[in-house]
Amino acid sequence: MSGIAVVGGGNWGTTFAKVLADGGHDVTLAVRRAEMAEEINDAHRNTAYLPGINLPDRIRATTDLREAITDTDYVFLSVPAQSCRENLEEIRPLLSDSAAVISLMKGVERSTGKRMSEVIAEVAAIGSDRVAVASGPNIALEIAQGQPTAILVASESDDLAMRVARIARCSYLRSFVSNDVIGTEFGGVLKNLIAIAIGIADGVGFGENTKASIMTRGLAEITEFAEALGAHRDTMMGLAGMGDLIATCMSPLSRNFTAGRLLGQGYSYVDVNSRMQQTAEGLRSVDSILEIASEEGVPMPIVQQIAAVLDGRMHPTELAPHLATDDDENPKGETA
Ligand SMILES: NC(=O)C1=CN([C@@H]2O[C@H](COP(=O)(O)OP(=O)(O)OC[C@H]3O[C@@H](n4cnc5c(N)ncnc54)[C@H](O)[C@@H]3O)[C@@H](O)[C@H]2O)C=CC1
Ligand SMILES: O=C(CO)COP(=O)(O)O
Repeated sequence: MSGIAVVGGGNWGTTFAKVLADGGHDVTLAVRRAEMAEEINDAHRNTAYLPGINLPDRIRATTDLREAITDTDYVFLSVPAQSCRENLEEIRPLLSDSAAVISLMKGVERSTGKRMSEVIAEVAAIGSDRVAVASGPNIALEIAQGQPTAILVASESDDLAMRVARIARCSYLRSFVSNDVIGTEFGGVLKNLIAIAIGIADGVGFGENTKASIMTRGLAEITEFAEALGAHRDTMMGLAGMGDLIATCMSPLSRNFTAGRLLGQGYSYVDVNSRMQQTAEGLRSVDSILEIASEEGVPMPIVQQIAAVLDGRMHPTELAPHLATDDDENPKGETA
């Protein structure tokens, strides 16, 4: 048995399939639309998501999940987090007894607050030794263009993390390994929220001081949250935390930043949703993260203000979460 499948032919799924193929592997890419499969197989392009990018011949697209998953060792999942469960329900009966499932997603499930690796283990009914996650500063289009970057692969199984990292690398993507699954996943989920705040600040017309202070306080806020949930601090200071925070907050290609900018420009949440053609996971994660934070007693002033802007309780120009403190005489969390 051998083989690698990527499920989800959007921005990241297609780019990740390219990384795997450029690393010397044959990859089956499971997509939903027949015309997309045809374009990928015949013209080696996915113009809807990666305009101007030539895809390697080693990627074969199919709309048939059975063809993609059967007898496959590694199944990489790159669909919107809210559709992870339904996709997995279709995948589960097709999985071989030893296949590993690797999440490329950066969201939590709204209805349960679960991380994607938890949803995978539950729905696919597989042990944590067959589940991995991969996350880092990975703006898809830049990687598809061959611009160099790195990613963190995490699994409770060192062996699986190493195997996935060896597969998921090529001349422009270096993979590092970790066993901090919680930190690697929450890094990706939480940086999206800070990127929305930076987008709001940008849309309003605030300059670099505002954005730098929100990013810095944002890193402290999401690190405290992630640590309370069991993440290692080092992970949050590394590629999957600070690295991804910087990439997402600074890139105009980021969908979360873009969604925030539209909010800052005065569009309502409903308008922003209808304008976004692609997945901005942060918009769907805000409520779940605040719920978990409240259960854990972790203060999240930035995320709270994003929620207030999203539901119209706060005007974007009032966004100044880094100024919010319960006790102005004793601001917590700063040494300077
Ligand atoms: N685009 C990027 O730069 C990166 C994205 N990610 C993460 O990867 C995941 C996927 O993101 P993208 O590929 O960028 O999203 P996208 O919006 O570009 O594509 C999503 C894909 O999932 C498919 N899909 C399957 N089932 C679906 C359903 N029930 N509803 C809607 N779509 C469904 C769509 O057809 C589409 O091909 C997200 O969790 C995102 O945070 C992670 C790293 C980088
Ligand atoms: O996760 C990403 C970069 O690492 C992509 O960010 P967006 O989903 O905001 O585009």
